[in-house]
Amino acid sequence: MSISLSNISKSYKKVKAVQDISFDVEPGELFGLIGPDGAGKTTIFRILTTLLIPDEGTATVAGFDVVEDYKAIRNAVGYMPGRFSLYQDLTVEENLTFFATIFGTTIEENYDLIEDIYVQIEPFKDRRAGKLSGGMKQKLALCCALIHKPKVLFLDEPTTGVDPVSRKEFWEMLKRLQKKGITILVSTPYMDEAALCDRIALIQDGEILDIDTPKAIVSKFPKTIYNVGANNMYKLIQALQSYKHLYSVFPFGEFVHYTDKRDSFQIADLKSYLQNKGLANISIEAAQPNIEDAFMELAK
Ligand SMILES: Nc1ncnc2c1ncn2[C@@H]1O[C@H](COP(=O)(O)OP(=O)(O)OP(=O)(O)O)[C@@H](O)[C@H]1O
Repeated sequence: MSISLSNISKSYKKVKAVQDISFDVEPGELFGLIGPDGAGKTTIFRILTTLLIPDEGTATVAGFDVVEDYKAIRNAVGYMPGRFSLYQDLTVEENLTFFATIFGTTIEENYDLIEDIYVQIEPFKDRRAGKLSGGMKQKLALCCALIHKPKVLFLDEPTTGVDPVSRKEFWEMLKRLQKKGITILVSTPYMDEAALCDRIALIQDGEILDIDTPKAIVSKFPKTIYNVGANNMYKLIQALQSYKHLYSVFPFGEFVHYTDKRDSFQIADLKSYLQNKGLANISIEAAQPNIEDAFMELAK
């Protein structure tokens, strides 16, 4: 296994940040940690990158124990923390040279690994990191995390606050790095990105809700989902919340996702109920569940 956690727990005084977590990541896998703010994702990254010592349990990365072999792990992994790790007053090139130097290597030695990414920021190599756009900072931070050719790459919310085009490009880069044999553990709050991972762990309040392929997680969703729309979103949600057959409702873009308690659900019944509540332009259609639906169901 490239990454293995066995019954890991960590508390900050009274806050149980991570509780009895176990999972394995296979060599070459792109594995996602999916969960809301405060779920414990950063704590897991910090334990695996040897910056925090767990209270209980054991973990290994690239075959090394996170406590006993911390020095070996630091050479074997790349870590892109959630908040940018760059030196804002150093230029693009200076940042990269700095990270290469502390790992005893040079930009030239491992250039093949970062080339695809670096060519996109090379025109700005004399610009200070603090003056780069969000997408460019993220590419530079990725180059810095890769410059010593790590076996395992840890990316904590790498696309938070990045525009949709750069997000898409970033995931294409991750897929290319994966093809080069690098194992990747990535966290994201974006459910569309979760679907791009080989497997994901859904995390809430420091506990794992489920671990599986995105497809399998979605296929376990127990209900039929309906996309419901109407002329007034706020009133629509209120009306659905007071419907006696409601199982779940939550906003989803311009619609709400609704599930019903009954097996014998009829669209026409719900439509007339909503009309009686004064709503108009009502649309109700069966829809495919997605990872967000699965998460909400498991988090109940
Ligand atoms: N240094 C700390 N001292 C006290 N509590 C902490 C500390 N770091 C994290 N926590 C708490 O531990 C819990 C897990 O935090 P963690 O940062 O691991 O979650 P996260 O999923 O990465 O969320 P975020 O995206 O907000 O960082 C939260 O309740 C958080 O408030």
